Amino acid sequence: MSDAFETGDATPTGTPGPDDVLSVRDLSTRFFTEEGQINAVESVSFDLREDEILGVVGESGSGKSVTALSLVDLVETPGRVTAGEVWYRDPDLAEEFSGNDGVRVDGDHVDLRTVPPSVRRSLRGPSFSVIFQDPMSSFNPSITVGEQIAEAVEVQRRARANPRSTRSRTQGYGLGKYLLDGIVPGRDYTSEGSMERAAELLGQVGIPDPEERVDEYPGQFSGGMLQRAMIAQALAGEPDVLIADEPTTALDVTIQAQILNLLKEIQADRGMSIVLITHDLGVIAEMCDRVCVMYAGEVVERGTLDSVFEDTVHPYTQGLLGSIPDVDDPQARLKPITGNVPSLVDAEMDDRCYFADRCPKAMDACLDKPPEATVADAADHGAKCVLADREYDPADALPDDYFGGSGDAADPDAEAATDGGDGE
Ligand SMILES: Nc1ncnc2c1ncn2[C@@H]1O[C@H](COP(=O)(O)OP(=O)(O)OP(=O)(O)O)[C@@H](O)[C@H]1O
Ligand code: NI
Repeated sequence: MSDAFETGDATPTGTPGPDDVLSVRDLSTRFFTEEGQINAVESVSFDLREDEILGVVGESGSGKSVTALSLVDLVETPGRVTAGEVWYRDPDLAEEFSGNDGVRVDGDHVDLRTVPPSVRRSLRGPSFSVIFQDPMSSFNPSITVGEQIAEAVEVQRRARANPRSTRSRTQGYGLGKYLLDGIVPGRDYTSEGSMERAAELLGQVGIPDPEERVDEYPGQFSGGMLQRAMIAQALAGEPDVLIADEPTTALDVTIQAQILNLLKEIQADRGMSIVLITHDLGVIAEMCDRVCVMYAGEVVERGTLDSVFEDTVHPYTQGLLGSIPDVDDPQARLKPITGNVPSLVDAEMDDRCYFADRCPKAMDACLDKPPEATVADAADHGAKCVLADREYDPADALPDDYFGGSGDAADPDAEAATDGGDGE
């Protein structure tokens, strides 16, 4: 894995470049369920550059959240990351582990999949933070919001004070876990200074009367306020990378816009990198520098915002874009493309383009799985589609009923899959 990063190729391969805060390579995550093996994330690769917002978009079930969880090692049983590399740029960590057998280090980057789990955990907060759609999942209902944010501040301060010591990081996290589990009452462990910082952070995310609200419990916050508090908690660690999974989906439009603006301001202020997961192409257009489009666990198109939105290659991306009238309208949401999201059960996955049965441009060539190809004249634009390097010729189209009834006979909506021809 020591080939140099190839610039000019849309598909990220090889080891990370100096501007990559995070370089993900061939990451795969499976769930081992009674129904069989579910290929939720399938060989996903991408680079997250310094100071950018990378959007991840796709229909429900396309693997966005599982990808996010895989990055921070939070996939729960019966799921497991089964393959891949997660290169994180951290010179201290790289130095700490260089020469350590079994840990892959490349310059300033460390493959987090090879470091001990305790070290991965210790990076959550000071290096990576995740904000989820449901803020209740991030807060313990029986500890005040202020204490929980203050605790994140403390973890960060300990990590900063002694960045090279894996031991201190791990202890920091361990304490945090106790607090979150409610085993140890927080008051004794959070200093006045970190409580003040917590109030300051709540103020920064637009919570009125933060000095009073630090002492309230999560249940006393409205949904929008708790979402803000969760952002404050995520920022408390001053992470390099913020992963925001549908951070505003549950909120009404006005608050949604406020929170997105807030995220954008904070990102610019602090020079963080953000992975922003959303259904909402309006949000992507508003916020992101580059985009990954996911389908059936794979990244099927990637590139700068302009290249993906304006020189769209993949008919799936076209479908997503075509399903909203105006990408500048922040209220626009993805409307479903005709047909169904494919089964991700390993045994039911055909070895062809997973979108072919819903694709208005499906051809013979789509019956073999297309590799990701760089789009002509656009070094940073790639698509897993035969149309990346050839024109569509209607003469090559598969017959309309080619996939008719196959595979999803048990599905009551199956007939929708056969009228995909008017998807454009
Ligand atoms: N706990 C689980 N057990 C089994 N399968 C799971 C589990 N969690 C996720 N999956 C599988 O992983 C696939 C991807 O799910 P994921 O939550 O990443 O989709 P998503 O793109 O985030 O969708 P949404 O937009 O609805 O949040 C799902 O279709 C499902 O099959
Ligand atoms: Ni999700």
